[in-house]
Amino acid sequence: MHAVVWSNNCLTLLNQTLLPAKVEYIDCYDWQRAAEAIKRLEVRGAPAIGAAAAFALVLGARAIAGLTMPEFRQKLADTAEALQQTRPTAVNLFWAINRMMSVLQKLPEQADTLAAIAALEQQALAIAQEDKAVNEKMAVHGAKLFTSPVSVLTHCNAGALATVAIGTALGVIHEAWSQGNITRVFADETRPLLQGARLTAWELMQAGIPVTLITDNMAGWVMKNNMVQAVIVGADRIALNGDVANKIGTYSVAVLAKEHGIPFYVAAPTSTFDFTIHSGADIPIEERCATEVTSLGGNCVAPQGVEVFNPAFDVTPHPLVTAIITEFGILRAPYNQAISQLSKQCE
Ligand SMILES: CSC[C@H]1O[C@H](OP(=O)(O)O)[C@H](O)[C@@H]1O
Repeated sequence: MHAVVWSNNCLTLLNQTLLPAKVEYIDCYDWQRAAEAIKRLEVRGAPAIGAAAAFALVLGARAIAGLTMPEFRQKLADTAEALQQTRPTAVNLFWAINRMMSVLQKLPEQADTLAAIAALEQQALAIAQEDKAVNEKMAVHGAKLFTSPVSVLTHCNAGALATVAIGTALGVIHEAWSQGNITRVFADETRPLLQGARLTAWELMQAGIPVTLITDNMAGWVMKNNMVQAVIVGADRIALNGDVANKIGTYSVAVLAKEHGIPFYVAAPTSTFDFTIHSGADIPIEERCATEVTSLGGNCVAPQGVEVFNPAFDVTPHPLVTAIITEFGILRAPYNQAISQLSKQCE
């Protein structure tokens, strides 16, 4: 089961809005359909939407092969801009698009559109392949944090459905479970879109990893009763000081973990770090439509016309973050220094 697949010039996306009831795929033959899928969270998760946007640009490039190179460059820049408007918080989207567009700058002067399309496709495939390798490295590094059998809590979905391969936080869980050091996962349902209930619980059951589903407001009581000994989550954007943007509700979990003396781990590849912003105050927080809160499975759960605040993410201040797991290893405070060093490793 893969969230994002490129084959025969078609971007195939597992439609995550239908899970777990239905396993259906969307075949995208143009960039516009891929953009819609990102907006609708048919494909979601920071690394997954980065990869999807990269292949969407390949689709866009293939559609304009007949233009002159100057027209091709301009039209593709317009497509890149449109893709950047789909979702504002996960920096992987922008990282992937920028990496794709940098291909055009490196083309030889005499390159034609066919050469450009081939180079773009290679770059998108490289982004996807690297995410697979990065997931595996993070899993190995992260598992070292678990040296005896524990239960962990996770929030939202940072698994195979959020990436190109095994996941970030769930990749670490898979590895630590295989070593006998994570014995159960408590998955927050993660209102309003229930990525935890619909996706994480589904992924872990598919993998045979014991999972207990809880509502978000149970996390504190689960910690109070020592039912979990650690928290591990993914991320959508990490600032230079270590502030972490992730699914709404993550901040609350981090505060609860601090209160209960439980380590709060974040698993994120370097493509989720924004080396251009100093703190979480600079991270744009996506706000989504009211119906995501006022309805559940198509049923109205709030009075018609009620005012709604629906931020899709929040920011966990770095003092609440015990460690950040990357493909280069484990980062610990002081994060400014650790992340500055990380940025050098990425160069
Ligand atoms: C491995 S990144 C997963 C990250 O993305 C999710 O957000 P969304 O489902 O809205 O794309 C959530 O914040 C996860 O932690």
